[in-house]
Amino acid sequence: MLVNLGVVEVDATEVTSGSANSGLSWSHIDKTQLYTNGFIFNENSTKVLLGLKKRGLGCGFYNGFGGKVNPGETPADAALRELQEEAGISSNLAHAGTLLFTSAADPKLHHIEIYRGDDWSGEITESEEMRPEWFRVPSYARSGVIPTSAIKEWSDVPGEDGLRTVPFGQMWADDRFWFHLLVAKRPFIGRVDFGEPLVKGDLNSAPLLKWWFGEVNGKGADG
Ligand SMILES: Nc1[nH]c(=O)nc2c1ncn2[C@H]1C[C@H](O)[C@@H](COP(=O)(O)OP(=O)(O)OP(=O)(O)O)O1
Repeated sequence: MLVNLGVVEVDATEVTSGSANSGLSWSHIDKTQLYTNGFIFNENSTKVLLGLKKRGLGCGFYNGFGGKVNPGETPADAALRELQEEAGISSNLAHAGTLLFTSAADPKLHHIEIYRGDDWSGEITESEEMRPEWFRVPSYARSGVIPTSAIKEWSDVPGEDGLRTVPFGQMWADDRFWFHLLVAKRPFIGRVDFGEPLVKGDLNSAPLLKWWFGEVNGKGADG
């Protein structure tokens, strides 16, 4: 199906969508900032490396490693640079998905290109910005099925391996909608508009106003 995400029309199959108010349209934006976000998996995607963000926007949230794309860089270059700067490692990153994100507190479009790596070299190292930590990928995420209630129930329970499962309660609120697609290497695209923060000045408390996430039709994650 063709879907209009406000700034782009995409051919994708809906995975999830919703709106705080059924009449709501995508918020208008006229500036775009390009970002990357990179997630490292072990063999078989049973574990994922996330970082606890120690400062700035998203402080206190777990996330992939990433940041702004500098002038003259491709998103793939930036994803690798940020992984090296924030976690001390390199990886053969493959493009996995695209996330468009707006926030009432910051009227520009955050366009995030998302990458995954299935290997890494170097020593995983804490940086000024991120504290890296491995999490167990829940089996339902590997199967590509996403029962949202299960995510809420299971997200913070440690497994037999001593690892916590992916902590959706401590991540950006939309990540639970697309994470299983990242795990299953199913290319995805989506948009989320966040409202005014519930706690003044704390962007982490902003509620989801409207979202749409889908699987891109007809193209593999690596091609
Ligand atoms: N997984 C994610 N889900 C989400 O909804 N928004 C995310 C996200 N990861 C990052 N963002 C948003 C937060 C912020 O607006 C923007 C970039 O956040 P980052 O922490 O990646 O970059 P920084 O602002 O630290 O950039 P640098 O200073 O270049 O490192 O994208």
